[in-house]
Amino acid sequence: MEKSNGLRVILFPFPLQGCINPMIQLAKILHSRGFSITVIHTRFNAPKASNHPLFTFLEIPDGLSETEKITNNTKLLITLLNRNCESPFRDCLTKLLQPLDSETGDEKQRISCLIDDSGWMFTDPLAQSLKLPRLVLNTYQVSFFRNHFVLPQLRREMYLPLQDSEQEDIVKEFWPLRKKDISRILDVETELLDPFLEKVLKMTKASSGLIFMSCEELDQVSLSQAREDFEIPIFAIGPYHSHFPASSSSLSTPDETCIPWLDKQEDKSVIYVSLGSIVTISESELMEIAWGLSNSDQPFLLVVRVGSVRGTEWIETIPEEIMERLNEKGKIVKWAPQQDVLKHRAIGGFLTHNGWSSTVESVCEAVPMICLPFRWDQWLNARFVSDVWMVGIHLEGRVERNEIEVVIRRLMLETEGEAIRERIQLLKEKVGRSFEQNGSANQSLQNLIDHISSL
Ligand SMILES: Cc1cn([C@H]2C[C@H](O)[C@@H](COP(=O)(O)OP(=O)(O)O[C@H]3O[C@H](CO)[C@@H](O)[C@H](O)[C@H]3O)O2)c(=O)[nH]c1=O
Ligand SMILES: C[C@@H](CO)CCNc1ncnc2nc[nH]c12
Repeated sequence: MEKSNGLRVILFPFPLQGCINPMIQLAKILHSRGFSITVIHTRFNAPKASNHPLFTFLEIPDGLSETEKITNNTKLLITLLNRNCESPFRDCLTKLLQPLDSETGDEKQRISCLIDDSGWMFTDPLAQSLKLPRLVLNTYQVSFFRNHFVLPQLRREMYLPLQDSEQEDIVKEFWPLRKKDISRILDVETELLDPFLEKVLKMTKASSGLIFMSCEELDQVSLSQAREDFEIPIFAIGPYHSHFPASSSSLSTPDETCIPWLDKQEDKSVIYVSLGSIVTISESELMEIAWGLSNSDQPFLLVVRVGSVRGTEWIETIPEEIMERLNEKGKIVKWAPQQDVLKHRAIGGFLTHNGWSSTVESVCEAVPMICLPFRWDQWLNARFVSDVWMVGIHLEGRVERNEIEVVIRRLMLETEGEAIRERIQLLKEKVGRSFEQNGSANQSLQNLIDHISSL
């Protein structure tokens, strides 16, 4: 670690697992380059301060009721958090910016900027009024962030429901999405976000910089387009997953028995299944996945988060005799040490919802994917995996036991799977080179450090 450069950065993650991990990774990266770190966070989904003894954590109240905390409606959660957190955040930030320590009277370290999530919608005017530069961290694939501002317009213009003949058409405003993907993204829930998008776009353009956990190797076209659209410095510092693992910011405790279980399996034989931290499924979808896995006859490691199967606590609705069958070949856990799992020699495939972190973690470990996206940017990540990089097979929403069984066999046992495995190995190597001395992610990170230091 480099010694302190005398500068402090304030980070304000959005309290969803998929947003906390990248922000904490960014904190670790900046800290390794000499910055002091203060993390302001909500009480809801608070990161574990004890895992990061070198950072300062400040908690603000978020006003969420117990029922709001467990809502499945992420958009509603986003709306509520943005409404409730504005004033506590303002108080916290204002106090931090006072030049003298209120207790000791000592002069405080200079604060160079605020870096917060693109999902916060009140931070830009606040930072401006306090004359504090603000940078935005976005945790999607660059393509999704750049293009998702067109969603309200597509909602107005697209004639839903779609004709069968146009389902597969590529949407030119939102390559490589197909019309059927757009119709899935444009559900009633996302309509709630339409009014916010213009605001997010405007506030991003007004910011001092935009940071992505992606790199030229993964999304070059959108990156250059974004540089034109936003006219602010853009930093694509790469998926830093192998360098600064996200496990320390896990909101749940990983079941470490996964690893000794994997040790007993053959090389590249196990299919790992996880749908991330937000997606919920129905009981019948769980059964289809379980049967599909069991019928494929491949060993499997399945994550079922507590509360993720609607209408039940965990997996108690799976009948006893089926559980016995599942236990012969597989293991079901509530939360996995995902990065260690993906790294394990026994893993041969990842059936994923294609959250951005899961997608890049899989790429970084060269694990081919089966794509089962459910919401928002997952549809785009899945298209990149299946259609652009060609490192996985898309289930096209078919949560059916036969489909799942067949796809697992195609990926794990057939020549189609071998070709996919070769391609993802090449993609992994390409992304890896991005972190070398002259690599794009490495240079972008250096630019970010210089930029923050000059603010
Ligand atoms: C279920 C499970 C998850 N994880 C870790 C792996 C990933 O680093 C992280 C999950 O992040 P993601 O894969 O991005 O997925 P998720 O939590 O759904 O993320 C949300 O936020 C992401 C970033 O904005 C979006 O790309 C997703 O669409 C959105 O759903 O949690 C584990 O380590 N163990 C687990 O068992
Ligand atoms: C108003 C939008 C603009 O990009 C941010 C909300 N952020 C999000 N909205 C929906 N799902 C998400 N999963 C992770 N973050 C998410």
